[in-house]
Amino acid sequence: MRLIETERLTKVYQREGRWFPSANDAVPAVDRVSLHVEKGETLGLVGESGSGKSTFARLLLGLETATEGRLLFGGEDVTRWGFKRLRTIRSRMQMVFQNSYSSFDPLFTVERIVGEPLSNYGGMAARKRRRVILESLDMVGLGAAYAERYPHELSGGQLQRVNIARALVFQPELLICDEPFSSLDFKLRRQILTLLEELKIRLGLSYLYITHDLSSVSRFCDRVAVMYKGQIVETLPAARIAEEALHPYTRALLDAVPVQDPRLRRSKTGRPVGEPALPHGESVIQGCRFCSRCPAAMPVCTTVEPALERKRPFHHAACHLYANEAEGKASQTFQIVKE
Ligand SMILES: Nc1ncnc2c1ncn2[C@@H]1O[C@H](COP(=O)(O)OP(=O)(O)OP(=O)(O)O)[C@@H](O)[C@H]1O
Repeated sequence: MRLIETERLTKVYQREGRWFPSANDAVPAVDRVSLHVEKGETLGLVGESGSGKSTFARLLLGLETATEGRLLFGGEDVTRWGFKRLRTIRSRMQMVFQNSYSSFDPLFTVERIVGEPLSNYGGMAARKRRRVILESLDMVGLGAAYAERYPHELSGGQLQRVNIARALVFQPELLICDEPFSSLDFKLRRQILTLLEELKIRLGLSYLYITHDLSSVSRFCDRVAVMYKGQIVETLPAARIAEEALHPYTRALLDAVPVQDPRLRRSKTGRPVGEPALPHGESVIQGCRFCSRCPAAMPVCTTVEPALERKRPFHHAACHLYANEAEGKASQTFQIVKE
């Protein structure tokens, strides 16, 4: 069952500060994205900074209004719901924020921080509220003693547990985790990942896990969607990303992963992310958005935008290199890239 689904969801921002805005001032932060999260699934959303991941998350939470497209929650179209009505579903999906330190008021106790979403919604008796807060803290491995503490008395890992407890007070179905480990070291990342895995089983949660960190994706996610310049360029089972990723952008992201995780061997695109492939790094206004950086770009890539198409079972990619892949006929360029 699909918990949440988007159909060609689009968010266009207008660049500010121009006297005479032109079409070039429109920034399509999220561009015709069709994605879904199944109940009980962990979907990883990866891409470089600025690719549109956080904007997509804000659209799901109703914190941004879509320019075009549809958003469905539990099969119901909620795209044009007003603020008040959206509150009813917002409690069913919660966000775990990027940076623990900056997202807490240093003058608030842990109890107040965790209970803040309940205060915003109101209507819960003080005794019940305290019970819910203590239960949430218990679920993330923090005992009642932590309720009276202040953020500066907690370690980075404990702060991130508080962050997760705060997201759990409404017993959500979907947790959107936006770079939940960016401020943590390797050991703490593993601990928090393990906690999220346990909570998923215990509470039947689904996750949208947003990250730059591809090494955690294959371990934690069921499926991964790769985003580039507002568009989804590839989706595939997360466990197979290192071996089976087709899109040159995904391969370039894999190239950039530190090799401490042996499952993520380096691919052979031979070109680091960010290095333009075409002579002057000119940007492409039509065709494939990755074309100017792609080591395997073909003439067609500069003129025709590739559609996100099924290439293998449970594997979709938006790339002309694999135009024949679905029929089992690998193109010539495909063979070159795979050598
Ligand atoms: N409020 C806004 N007004 C104008 N442009 C915006 C706004 N928010 C985001 N953008 C632009 O939209 C694009 C996508 O930004 P977004 O923050 O969603 O990317 P991201 O992939 O989440 O990046 P990061 O990983 O660094 O958080 C960027 O070009 C950004 O500058």
